[in-house]
Amino acid sequence: MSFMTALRHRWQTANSLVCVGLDPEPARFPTRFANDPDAIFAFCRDIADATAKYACAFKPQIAHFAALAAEPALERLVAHLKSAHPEVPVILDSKRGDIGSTARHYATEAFDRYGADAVTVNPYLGRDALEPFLDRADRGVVILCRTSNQGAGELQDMLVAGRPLYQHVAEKAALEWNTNGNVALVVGATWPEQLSDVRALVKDVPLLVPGVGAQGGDAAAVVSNAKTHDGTGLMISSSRAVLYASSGDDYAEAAATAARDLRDAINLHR
Ligand SMILES: O=C(O)c1cc(=O)[nH]c(=O)n1[C@@H]1O[C@H](COP(=O)(O)O)[C@@H](O)[C@H]1O
Repeated sequence: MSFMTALRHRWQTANSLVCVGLDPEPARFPTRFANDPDAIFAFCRDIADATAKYACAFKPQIAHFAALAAEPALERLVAHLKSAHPEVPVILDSKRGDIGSTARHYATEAFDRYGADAVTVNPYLGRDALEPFLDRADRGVVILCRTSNQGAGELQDMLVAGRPLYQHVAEKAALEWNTNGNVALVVGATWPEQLSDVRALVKDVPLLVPGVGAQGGDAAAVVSNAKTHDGTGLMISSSRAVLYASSGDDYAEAAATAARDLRDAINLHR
C-alpha cells in the first residue's frame, strides 16, 4: 500500500490526525533505562507500542539516533513498527536535500535501508534534486515549506515576485512537482496564518504540522486553519510532549494519555 493510501486509511480507521514523533534523548529517559545498553530502541519501542492506537503516523528523527551512533537501533525500531503496527505509516525525519547523484543515496537510505514509508526533504536545491524521492511513487515525500522555528520567516517569507517564498514552495511542490501524488508539505503549528495560506493554495495535499506541545503551537488553531473539507489532511506531530510526559515508571502510559488527549483536542475542531 502506498504512503498516501495508508495515511488516508489511518486517518479514518484510527480517527486520529496525531503523528507521534520519536526523538530519543537518553538524558530524559526514566531511570530504569540508566544501565540498559539497548535503551534507545527499548524506550522508543515502548512509546510506540503505547501510542500506536492514537497515531496516524510515526516520525522518528534521524539526528537523534545518528548523533549517538544508534543507526542500528533506528533500523530495528522501524522494522518493529512495520511488524507490530503495519497500519501506521512511518515518516523518517531526515530533511535531506542534495544534488541528484547524492540524493539517490539519501532516497536509498530512507526507503531501503530504514524501510520508511515517507521522508522529510528540503526543497532548496530544486526539483531535480528531489527526483530520486519523488520517483518512488509508493513513498511519501514531505517537503519543508514554512517551518515551525522562530527564524522561519528570515528566508521563507522573502518576497519573490510579490509573494513570500514559502507560497512559491507550496505551489511548486504540491502542484508542479507532485506528478505521482506522493507529496506532503511541512508547515509549523506555530504559524496558523501561514497554515491557512498554504491550505488555500494546495487543496487537499497533506500537511505535516510539527510544533504543538513543546513548541507551544495551538492544536485548535491548526485544525481550524488547515483541515481539508472532510476534516482530515493533517499529521499534527508531537515529540517531546508525548515522549517525556512522565519520567517515572509510568512513562508509556503517560505517553499514551498525552497522545490520546492531543487526538481528542484535535477532534473537537474537525
Ligand atoms: O520536519 C520536521 O519534522 C520538523 C519541521 C519543523 O518545521 N519543525 C520541527 O520541529 N520539526 C521536527 O519536529 C519535531 C518537533 O519536536 P517537539 O517540539 O518535541 O514536538 C522535531 O523532531 C523537529 O526536528
